[in-house]
Amino acid sequence: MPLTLQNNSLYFEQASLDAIANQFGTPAYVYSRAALTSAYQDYANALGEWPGTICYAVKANSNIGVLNVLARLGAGFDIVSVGELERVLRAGGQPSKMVFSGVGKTASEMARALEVGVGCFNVESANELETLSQVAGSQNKVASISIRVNPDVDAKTHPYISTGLKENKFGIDINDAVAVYQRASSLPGLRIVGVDCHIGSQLTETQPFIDALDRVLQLVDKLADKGITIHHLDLGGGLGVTYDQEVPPAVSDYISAIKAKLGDRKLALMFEPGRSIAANAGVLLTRVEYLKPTEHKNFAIVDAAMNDLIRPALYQAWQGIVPVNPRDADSQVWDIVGPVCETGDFLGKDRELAIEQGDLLAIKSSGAYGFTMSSNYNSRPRACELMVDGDAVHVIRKRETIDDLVALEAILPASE
Ligand SMILES: Cc1ncc(COP(=O)(O)O)c(C=O)c1O
Ligand SMILES: N[C@@H](CCCC[NH3+])C(=O)O
Repeated sequence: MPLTLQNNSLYFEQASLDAIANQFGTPAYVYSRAALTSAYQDYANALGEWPGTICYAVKANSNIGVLNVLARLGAGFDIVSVGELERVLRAGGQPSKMVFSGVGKTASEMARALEVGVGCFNVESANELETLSQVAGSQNKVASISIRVNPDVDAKTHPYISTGLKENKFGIDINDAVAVYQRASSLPGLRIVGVDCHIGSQLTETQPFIDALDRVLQLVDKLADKGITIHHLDLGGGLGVTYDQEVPPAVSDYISAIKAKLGDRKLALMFEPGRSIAANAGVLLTRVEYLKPTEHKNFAIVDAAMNDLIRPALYQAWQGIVPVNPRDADSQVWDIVGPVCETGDFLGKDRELAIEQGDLLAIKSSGAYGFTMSSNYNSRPRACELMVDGDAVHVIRKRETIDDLVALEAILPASE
């Protein structure tokens, strides 16, 4: 059955989710090519003729099937490790459209990125600058760089996913940035091309982005006074999605506000959206294993757990949970919990649902920071990942087996 997009949230046709669960088992991540495409196109259309690149943040969902869909649309990619770099290459992404972010790039990661021709390094410390210069020198290459500045702006989001405050580890204090740029311009093997700034994730207001941009533009002017020319601004990712009642700005409004602020300045624009492209393009399908009503609480124990989707446990994040085949019966309040041996193993609390043992549930908005943050905790094999493309369903990652779980491990030889 085809998929439909409604109100910025993805609703899979119930019949198709039912069939998918029966065919492929649960837990299963199910993504929609149509939804990914539409979310990416929102950005590409909003950027329009303005020079720049939409660099999808690979960390949100790094499945190479997902990356390939975006690469075919012309996306660039924001990577934070050589693992992400290799995934993008295998998915057919262009190295020149990659930006390499992250506070801890190793020399060998830099070397590989230079070897393949990554478009820009977003440098996050003065130390890193020196290492990059040495690595580039040793390869007779020139690394294009932006300095990631920390503008000390409150993104008004969860403290664990706020990155643009002084107390966060990310970027270089914007007040120190001129000196670091001057150092960069004196080092061999580096070419200054941009300024980078990413203030946090799941932002639901435009103003913090604009406040950060204000500070970045002041920096661009100060750099111009010192003879340092900036060609592009990388404004990071961070635009939020609707999980519950939040109403984040539309992509087109957000980008229009940025263009308006830039006015006549001839600066190319890069964006690094992750969540706003992938989150609402996916659901996590899970089946109710057992119902355990108690005097204090009703627990619905499902076959997905915090190892599959850690956002509720880690950030107290709320994601919609809906029955795939709604029942015409009285609802009760349930905590939806997994089989993992942790009290924090919950996917949703206090959800009013009419459910029975064996029912199929869909956890909405799971396309971003779902599978990528999953683990094998409690020796649970990871879920499969499926992509719906029109009427077809493709397995884009097989369900792990117990053999996969133990494949990398070894026991000691017998000692005499
Ligand atoms: C440097 C950088 N760029 C892009 C992103 C993607 O953010 P989001 O998924 O909120 O768009 C992140 C994550 O917060 C990030 O740290
Ligand atoms: N993992 C976070 C977002 C972190 C963004 C990465 N800097 C989440 O699920 O909301």
